[in-house]
Amino acid sequence: MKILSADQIRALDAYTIKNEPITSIDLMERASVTFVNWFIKRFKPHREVYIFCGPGNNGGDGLAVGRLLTHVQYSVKVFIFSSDRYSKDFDINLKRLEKLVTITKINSKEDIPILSIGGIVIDAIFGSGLSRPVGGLYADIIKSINDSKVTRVAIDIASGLFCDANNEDPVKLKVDYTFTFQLPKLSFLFPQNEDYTGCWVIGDIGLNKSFIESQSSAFTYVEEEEAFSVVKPRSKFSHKGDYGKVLIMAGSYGMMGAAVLSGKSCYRAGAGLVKFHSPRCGVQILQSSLPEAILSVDPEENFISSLPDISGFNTVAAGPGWYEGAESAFLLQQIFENKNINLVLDAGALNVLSKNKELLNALPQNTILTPHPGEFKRLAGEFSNDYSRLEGLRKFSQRYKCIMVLKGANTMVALPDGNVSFNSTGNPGMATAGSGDVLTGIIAALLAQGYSPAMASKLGVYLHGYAGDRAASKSGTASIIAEDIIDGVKDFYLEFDKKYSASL
Ligand SMILES: NC(=O)C1=CN([C@@H]2O[C@H](COP(=O)(O)OP(=O)(O)OC[C@H]3O[C@@H](n4cnc5c(N)ncnc54)[C@H](O)[C@@H]3O)[C@@H](O)[C@H]2O)[C@@H](O)CC1
Ligand SMILES: [K+]
Repeated sequence: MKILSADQIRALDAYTIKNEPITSIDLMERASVTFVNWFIKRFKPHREVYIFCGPGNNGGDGLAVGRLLTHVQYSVKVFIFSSDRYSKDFDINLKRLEKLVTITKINSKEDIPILSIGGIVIDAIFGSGLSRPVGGLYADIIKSINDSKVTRVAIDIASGLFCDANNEDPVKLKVDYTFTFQLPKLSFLFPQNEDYTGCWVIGDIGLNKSFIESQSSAFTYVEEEEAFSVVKPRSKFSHKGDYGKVLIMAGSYGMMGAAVLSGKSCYRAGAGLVKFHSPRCGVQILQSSLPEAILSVDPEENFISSLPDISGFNTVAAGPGWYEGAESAFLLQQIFENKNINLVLDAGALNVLSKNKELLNALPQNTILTPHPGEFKRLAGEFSNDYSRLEGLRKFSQRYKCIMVLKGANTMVALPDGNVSFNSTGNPGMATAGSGDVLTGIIAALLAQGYSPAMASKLGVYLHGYAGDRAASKSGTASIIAEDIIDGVKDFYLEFDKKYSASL
């Protein structure tokens, strides 16, 4: 799904009204009905509902929502503000609502209402048309709502949040839910906006699909349909050689578990063959934890010091559980000399790169790097906010022609062509030791099976999050361990076999 800018969204609204058999006021009605259908499923009518309506079309939505909720027996209190310019559709909806309920105009601070505990605030003050930080009376009301013990629901986007740009100003409405129209907004995907986004859902209001298709955007949001549509079904006549050979170079004394987790997830995600290159101390651990894997043994007891013969492997995964000394930098240098291999680097390998930045210039094209935020900071430096960090991620990927997988909620995958996808699966339970090792194994497995590095990254991240969500549905978010995520990989392929695989 594409993520469009505020300007593109405005153009999309205008195009829809011009080219589809729907007027602007009817489109607003459709949007409001969509919102109300969602709202009444979630909130029962016994709670007091306060609707705050700004002067534009977001406010117009609020007024229409007020009318629709009144019709289904919700008790609504509606507030508007003095303005010298209300939008046309605001005026029409104001007239429609005035016949049903008393509308209060807030002219000064003294008019700001006290909200009853347990009430619900519907925020229709500003939507995608916010053009500057919020000040004056609007700021006072936002602060007052933020201080109240109510549930807050934003229509389209919380007031004070820009769709696609940073707003340094602290005046923004904190919300529990955002019901947004048609497409996700870039700002929902950043950790810094968690309080101003809450749980967000998309309502399809029938904006013109071909216009959306025609728009160029560097940003996409990967959801179920797109992810499953690229999974390759297996041919009846295939054999293990068709699913690739992965060499995993992971683990050191005390950290062999990282290698085990990568290897297991690599097999679960469908690799044909997995071989570990292991320090001597890891031999027993690996052989007994993963009998399916074969082993090459490094001369060093406690860490990997040398590169085995990698001819015959189409994919190498390196870094989980790594010792981060000078030997590892030399090892990376040797790996990088093999330009025709798919490569995924994680954890220790990334830290070695951070300490030896000159090595970045030798990265084979389309190498996949999977840093968490701390590792990315060591690689690329610090950024003042999540928007500039996104730009930093894109620049890094473009500069070194590598694929950057920045892990976190809505993991970002930045490609050397400047495009970035945001992931839709996953949950906070996946913030657990070993979760990253599992992702490395999954991406390596997909690379080995012939997915392009870009596809392996995007699908791998989706699959990893999906597996984590399945794990959470079985054991609860906080108790997820990395092994559970590996188990969840089975559920992903089961779902594919049942629902999507044409061959079954
Ligand atoms: N245009 C359409 O076809 C549709 C629009 N919809 C709604 O319309 C919204 C966008 O409407 P608008 O473009 O009218 O924009 P908004 O309603 O978000 O706000 C624009 C108004 O607020 C003023 N404003 C902006 N920033 C301000 C600030 N910091 N302080 C004070 N005033 C400020 C502007 O001058 C303008 O009067 C969407 O978010 C959505 O809720 C929906 O009804 C769906 C259909
Ligand atoms: K809003």
